[in-house]
This record gives sequence, structure tokens and C-alpha cells, in this order.
Amino acid sequence: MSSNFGKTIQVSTFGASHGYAIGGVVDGLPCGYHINRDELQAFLRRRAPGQNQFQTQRKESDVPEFLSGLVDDMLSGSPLAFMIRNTSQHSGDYNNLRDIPRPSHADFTARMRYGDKVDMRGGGHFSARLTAPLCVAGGIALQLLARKGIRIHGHLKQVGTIQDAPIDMVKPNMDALADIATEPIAMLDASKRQAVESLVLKLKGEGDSTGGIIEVIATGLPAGLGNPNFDGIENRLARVIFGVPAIKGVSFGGGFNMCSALGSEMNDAFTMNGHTVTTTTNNSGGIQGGITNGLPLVMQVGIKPTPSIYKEQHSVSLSKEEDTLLTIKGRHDPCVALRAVPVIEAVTALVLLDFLGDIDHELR
Ligand SMILES: Cc1cc2nc3c(=O)[nH]c(=O)nc-3n(C[C@H](O)[C@H](O)[C@H](O)COP(=O)(O)O)c2cc1C
Ligand SMILES: C=C(O[C@@H]1CC(C(=O)O)=C[C@@H](OP(=O)(O)O)[C@H]1O)C(=O)O
Repeated sequence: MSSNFGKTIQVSTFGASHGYAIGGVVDGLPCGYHINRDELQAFLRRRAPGQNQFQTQRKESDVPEFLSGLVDDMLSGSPLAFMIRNTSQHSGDYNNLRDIPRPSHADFTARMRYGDKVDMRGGGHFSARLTAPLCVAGGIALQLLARKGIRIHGHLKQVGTIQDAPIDMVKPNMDALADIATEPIAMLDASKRQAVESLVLKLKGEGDSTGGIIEVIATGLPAGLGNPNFDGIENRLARVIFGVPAIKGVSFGGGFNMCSALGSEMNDAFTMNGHTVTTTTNNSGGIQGGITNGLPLVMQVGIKPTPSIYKEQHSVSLSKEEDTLLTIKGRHDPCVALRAVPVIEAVTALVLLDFLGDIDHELR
């Protein structure tokens, strides 16, 4: 299983949900940057499991142990390697799933690809547990980008059918987004947060799950980042974002709403702001031709409902080759989108840092 991405900043993740540890290696980070470990840990806490009633009850502290590349909290320029020990595996919960695959998890396809010895306890290497190392690498990338004046924040644009207040795509209020980052339901509109809490608790009680849409915004990017035709900002973001489990779609700016609209409604008119070319709207989401135009990068990420639900489901017994009913155990998120906001921020930061490394010699 190959798990790596990046050109100037190369990231790989390793481990399995119920193995000894998970971790990552990041090559190409610059030398001599101080990393604020408290800030990094606070970022990891936003994703960590078992922190409130809206999440999986598996508790992991998710404290990374740095093996190389960080000396006295300073990046040393050599490959950054780290691991996070797993401490709360309940592997017995997965015994029946060796024979009866969970609908819409990776149990069946992993077995088709790798055979019946594949370790799928807790989702194995396919598990969202592997998003913790992404957040370690991405949390560091966010700190490096912040020093270049680049900010990345996300919110839950939608959970089930409940929609958050829209953001201004030309002048997003990044402080407001930063303020809600540690909310268990990262929505700007407090009344919608309450509605989502009720929905998620109701679904949890019923043994069901729901999906959502995360919107991530990056500001402070220079115009001119990205390459045609297969190596643009959208291309590389989509490749890495689809590496996050449960992602089913990525769109930019006006997204799919533009498909049924008119050009006269959607085109972003150019205008001068002093000596800078800008646009009056930002339906392009800050990207045209795969290249940044200097406007905020705006991206929506569609997330499916958690596949592991506690309702009885139809599946098959692989050994008996017959249809059967499945009831699962384990500790699962009723809505994975809630914990995925920092994950999408993290991978966005890694991809953007990778592009900036091409043009910014300080970041090499
Ligand atoms: C933050 C996060 C938490 C997740 N938690 C769970 C979970 O508790 N139970 C589960 O079945 N799937 C969970 N998933 C999703 C599965 O890992 C994912 O659906 C599965 O690996 C199959 O991959 P696919 O949905 O991309 O096809 C989570 C995903 C994310 C991003
Ligand atoms: C452990 C994490 O999330 C896990 C992601 C996950 C899955 O199928 O993706 C299934 C569950 O695993 P388990 O049954 O072992 O508790 C979640 O708890 C984590 O995010 O750190």
C-alpha cells in the first residue's frame, strides 16, 4: 500500500488503526523554523477521537513522538519522522467482519485487493486513524504558512440538510472562522450548531449516521501558483483530499451551483484595487486554469455518512457465499464530517506549502 504525496514537501503516513503505532515522515521541510508544540497539540485535539458525545468514544491522546527532524522544537531540515502510539484498540469488535464485510467501508475492497490476510481491524491502514499523522504534518505546515501571511480555516458548511451561514468568498471573515475552530460543531451560526447537535444525538440514539460538507478557505496566497494542465492547484488538492477517508466530492468557489447558472451571473469581473488586479466576485474560488489569482481559495469537500452504523444491515458471508444480516460493534462517529474539518485544513496546508516551496527559497 503506497501512502505518499508531494513534490517539494513529500509526506508519507504509516501504521494501522489497531497496530502498535501510526505515524509519518515529511521530507523537504525547511531548516531553522521553530514549531510551537502547544499550538500543534491544540490543533491535533480538534481531530482527536473520544472528546465529546458527538464522536467515536475511542479515546486517544494523539501526542506525537518526534524521532528525527525536530531538535529543541526547531526543524532541523532532515526528514521529520514521528509516531503516535495506539492505546485503545478493541480489536475483538472486528472479529465477525473478517467474514462479513461492512457495507460501504473498505473491508470488502481491501480483501479483494490484498487478500484475506489484510489487517482491517478498526479499518486497518484505511482507517481515519491515519488522519492523525496528516494533522501532525499539516499542523506544522499551517505554522510555516502563517509566517508567510497565509491563513487556512474551515467550517461545516452543511451537516445532513442543516446549512451554516454562507461565507463571503471575496472577503471571508477569517477571524470568525478561527473563533469557531474549537467548537465541537464548527459552524458560524450558533442556532445551526444547536440544530446539528440535536440531529447527531438523535441519529446516534437510532444507530444511524449522516454526512456533510466542509468548506475550507485559504487567504494570503500570491497570484500565480499552480501549473497546467495536470498539476494545478485543483488537481493536487483533489488527489490528496480524496486520500482522506469518506470524501466523496471536491468543488471550488461556486462549485456545482454554477453548472445550472448563466455566464453573466457567474463570471468574476476584473477590477483594480489600487495597483492590484482583483475581481468583484469569487465564483472561481481563487483558481483559474489551475493557477491562483490572488483571491481567497475557497473549496468545498463532500463527506458521506459514516459507514459503520449500528442498525442491522444486509451483507454477505464470504466463507458461506450467502446473504446474511450484520450487526456491528465498535466505537464509531455518527457524523465523520465533524472531526474532519482540521484534517481538510491540514491537507490543504500541505499541498499549498508544496506549491510555495517551488517559488519561495526560504521554504526549502
Ligand atoms: C475523521 C473521520 C472519522 C471517521 N470515523 C469513522 C468511524 O468511526 N467509523 C467508520 O465506519 N468510518 C469512519 N470514517 C470513514 C471511514 O474510514 C471510510 O468511510 C472508510 O475507510 C472507507 O473509505 P471511503 O469512504 O473513502 O470509501 C471516518 C472518516 C473520517 C475522515
Ligand atoms: C480511532 C479513530 O477513529 C476511528 C476511525 C474509524 C474508521 O473506520 O475510520 C473507526 C473507529 O475505530 P475503532 O472502532 O477502533 O474505534 C474510529 O474510532 C481516530 O480518528 O483516531
